[in-house]
Amino acid sequence: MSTFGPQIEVAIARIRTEIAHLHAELTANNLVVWTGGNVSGRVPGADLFVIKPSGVDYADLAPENMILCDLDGTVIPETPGAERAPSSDTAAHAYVYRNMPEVGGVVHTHSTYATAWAARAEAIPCVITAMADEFGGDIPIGPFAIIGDDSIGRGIVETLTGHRSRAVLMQNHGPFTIGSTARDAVKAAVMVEDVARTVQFARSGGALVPIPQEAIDSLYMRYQNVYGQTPQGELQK
Ligand SMILES: O=C(CO)[C@@H](O)[C@H](O)COP(=O)(O)O
Repeated sequence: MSTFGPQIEVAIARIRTEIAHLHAELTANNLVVWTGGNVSGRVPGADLFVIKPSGVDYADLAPENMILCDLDGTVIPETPGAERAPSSDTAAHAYVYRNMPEVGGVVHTHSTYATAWAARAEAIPCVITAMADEFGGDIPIGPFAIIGDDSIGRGIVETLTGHRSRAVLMQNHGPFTIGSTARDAVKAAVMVEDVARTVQFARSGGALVPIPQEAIDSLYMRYQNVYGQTPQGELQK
């Protein structure tokens, strides 16, 4: 049994519980079918993250079968869950954690509307205030990338570095979201599907009306700094 010292072991246990429970948000919000999609979370204070096992039913996900990995995406042997293969997107998540130190959580789904925009390789234009609030502008398209190595991770990092959006629509694949925590990344996954659906619906009824850049900037700053109870959302760089 691996040991990282008492403080890190406590952090690992907390992230295992958080990541197992956050997967329930993907099903509750209808963002995934069957075993598709995944959530991961960085372990604070260590070069480690926790991710789900590949192809396991959501109902069976539990803290003890979440998988602990280093930032190269290698499973830490002799830890709970290590006997199973980790998510097929582990290398992608690992690449994001290595290259975006401000990121504490990564989420991937094939949610219907966001994936439909990805299938058209079309960025979602910022035409509703909820998008300006949450994403600070358009939601960009990332490159087509093969599943299984770090190609997807490279596409996510290239697209989102220096971008306000915490969501990228990987071409022909679907949304990947990042956050300061795993919960924050799950929130972005819920929000990207919501705005993808609304903007799709709006366009079916007529021409979309863009929001002026000055108004987008103002909405984003208000939501990120004033909305709610504490500052939230924007990644601290
Ligand atoms: O996008 C893909 C494969 O197309 C994967 O992300 C699956 O949606 C979930 O795979 P596991 O996390 O269960 O390996």
